[in-house]
Amino acid sequence: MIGNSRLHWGKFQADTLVETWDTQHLNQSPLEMGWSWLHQISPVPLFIASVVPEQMQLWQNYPQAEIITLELLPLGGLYPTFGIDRGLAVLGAGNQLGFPILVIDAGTALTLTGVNQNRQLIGGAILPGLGLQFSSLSNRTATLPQVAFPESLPQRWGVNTSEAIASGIIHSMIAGLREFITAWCQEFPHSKISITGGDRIPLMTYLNSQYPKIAALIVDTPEAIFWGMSAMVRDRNLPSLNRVSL
Ligand SMILES: Nc1ncnc2c1ncn2[C@@H]1O[C@H](COP(=O)(O)OP(=O)(O)OP(=O)(O)O)[C@@H](O)[C@H]1O
Ligand SMILES: CC(C)(CO)[C@@H](O)C(=O)NCCC(=O)O
Ligand SMILES: [K+]
Repeated sequence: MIGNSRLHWGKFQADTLVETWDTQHLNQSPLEMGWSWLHQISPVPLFIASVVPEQMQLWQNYPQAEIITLELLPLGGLYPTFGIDRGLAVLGAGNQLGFPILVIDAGTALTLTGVNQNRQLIGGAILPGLGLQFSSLSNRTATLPQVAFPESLPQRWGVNTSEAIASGIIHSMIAGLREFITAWCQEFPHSKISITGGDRIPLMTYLNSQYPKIAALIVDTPEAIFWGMSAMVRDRNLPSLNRVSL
């Protein structure tokens, strides 16, 4: 999975996900980097989904790379610019936990994505992720410093700049999530809710402290996107999968 901050890898043996890891974005194509050995030694199928077109371009000539596109997802009601990472995560988490489902992806951008029992997209929301909120404040103001994520929920009323920044971002983030989750549960009372993405652990720590009942509804699904890939690959008709062509 090519995300906005980095690449997320999953290794499958048959249908089983055996290992996951993350690497930086590439600045050359894998062939230029001498990665043809990877294919020669082990010509395993490589499935790629991307929300970063330039990064996808680099894989254009990689043998056996197959692109996962929106049309291949067994979900209804998707709009043309819908993010493939959101689709895979909601498919994977739904397959594992059941539909309806609401997925929170705490990545560079934080997304909420809700799908009903008929696997139709109800809709969602996109906002700057935790890391991006912190970095944009420090990058776009003269004096605000870069603040690291606090280990525990910051006090609401900060008494220095770092505390005030952490409070503002984190308390409004979790209050907002609570609102979205509550609204979703009113419409889909028996829905599963899951969380994935690089910032899910600090986010769950904060939610647990402030809103334990809400936090208790949320299942940790760090591998949701890979479950989605495997569900899609398992169900796919081979000929319908697009070979890489950009
Ligand atoms: N080693 C790491 N490198 C980069 N980000 C990390 C790392 N560990 C945790 N993170 C956190 O992960 C967040 C990014 O999440 P993730 O990696 O899921 O995003 P992404 O690559 O943009 O994926 P997506 O585009 O699918 O959201 C950052 O805000 C950062 O705080
Ligand atoms: C929102 C992100 C950046 C989250 O990774 C990605 O899913 C994306 O680029 N989506 C396209 C816009 C949309 O999903 O409506
Ligand atoms: K973008």
